[in-house]
Amino acid sequence: MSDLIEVAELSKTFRVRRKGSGPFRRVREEVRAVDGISFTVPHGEMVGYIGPNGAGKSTTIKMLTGILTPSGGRLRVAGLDPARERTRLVRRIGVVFGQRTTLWWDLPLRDSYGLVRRMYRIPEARYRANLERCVELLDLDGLLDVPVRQLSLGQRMRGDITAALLHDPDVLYLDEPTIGLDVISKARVRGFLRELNAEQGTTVLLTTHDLTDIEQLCKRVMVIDHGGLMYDGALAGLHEAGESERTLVVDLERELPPIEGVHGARTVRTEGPRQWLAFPASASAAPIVSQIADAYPLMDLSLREPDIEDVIARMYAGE
Ligand SMILES: Nc1ncnc2c1ncn2[C@@H]1O[C@H](COP(=O)(O)OP(=O)(O)OP(=O)(O)O)[C@@H](O)[C@H]1O
Repeated sequence: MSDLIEVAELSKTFRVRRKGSGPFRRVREEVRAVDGISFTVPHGEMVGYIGPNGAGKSTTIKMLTGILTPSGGRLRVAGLDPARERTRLVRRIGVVFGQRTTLWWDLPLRDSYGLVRRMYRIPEARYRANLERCVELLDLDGLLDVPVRQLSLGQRMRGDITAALLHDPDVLYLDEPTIGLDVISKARVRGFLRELNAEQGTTVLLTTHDLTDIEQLCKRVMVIDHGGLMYDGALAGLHEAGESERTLVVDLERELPPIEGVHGARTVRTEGPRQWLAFPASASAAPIVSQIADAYPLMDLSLREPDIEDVIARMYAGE
């Protein structure tokens, strides 16, 4: 079976007019929002799509959903050309935007879902089964008769996710699905997505600034910046790409000057008898520990693994 999403040399250029100085007060400029990216996503994969603000994430998603027409390259979702075959495509995809709702503000959830059912012509039995499953797993019981505007952000988000899934899409695009949610709501949404993917095989493309979403949901991550793909691979491999570091936290018997002369590590912080030594994530901690133990009065130690946020910051800094 071919891949569900196929993207080759995809680009999108916006022509914008900006205020200039001098005699030509308005200058025309081209913004290459997406600049020749290629990737494929097989059926059933959960992929994180991350990058800093303005990197080109939303523009990519808009092209994948057929809202924007690409300036160049090739694009297929479920074998369809999104911009040309948008009406057929909407039956195959679900979209959730964390920042705005696709539900009707003044209607109770139940009525919104009824409208979705009619719009997509979802057979009654399938609609009921899907709604029941979402209500149970997303804990929406008791909320179906509440108007959307009265729901909390977390409840509304769960309501939006349900609306996007009633027609059994092959692929779900999630744009910041946990933004602004409290810890419990985040955990519930993540748990639900994991289950959806495992049980229904729904392919998920997830855009987020919350890297815990990625860590908990996606084995594969794509990093975009300035319209180009900087990284596409296993989450674990990001650490190497960002040359990440582990940190050894060392408690000495007493306060001492920064530890020196340890081969392969450097002291990055001291606070009383506690010192922090950084070393490459690919290296073993054992020789570093034994060097310190030989030369210093060691009381205790612990090891901190690199933080993915750190890793990505390093990738951006290293451009
Ligand atoms: N309709 C538009 N007209 C002109 N420029 C645009 C338009 N949409 C996006 N851009 C520009 O294209 C670039 C990529 O924007 P995009 O919204 O895809 O980034 P993003 O990665 O989604 O950012 P964020 O995380 O802030 O949502 C930015 O420089 C943005 O200003």
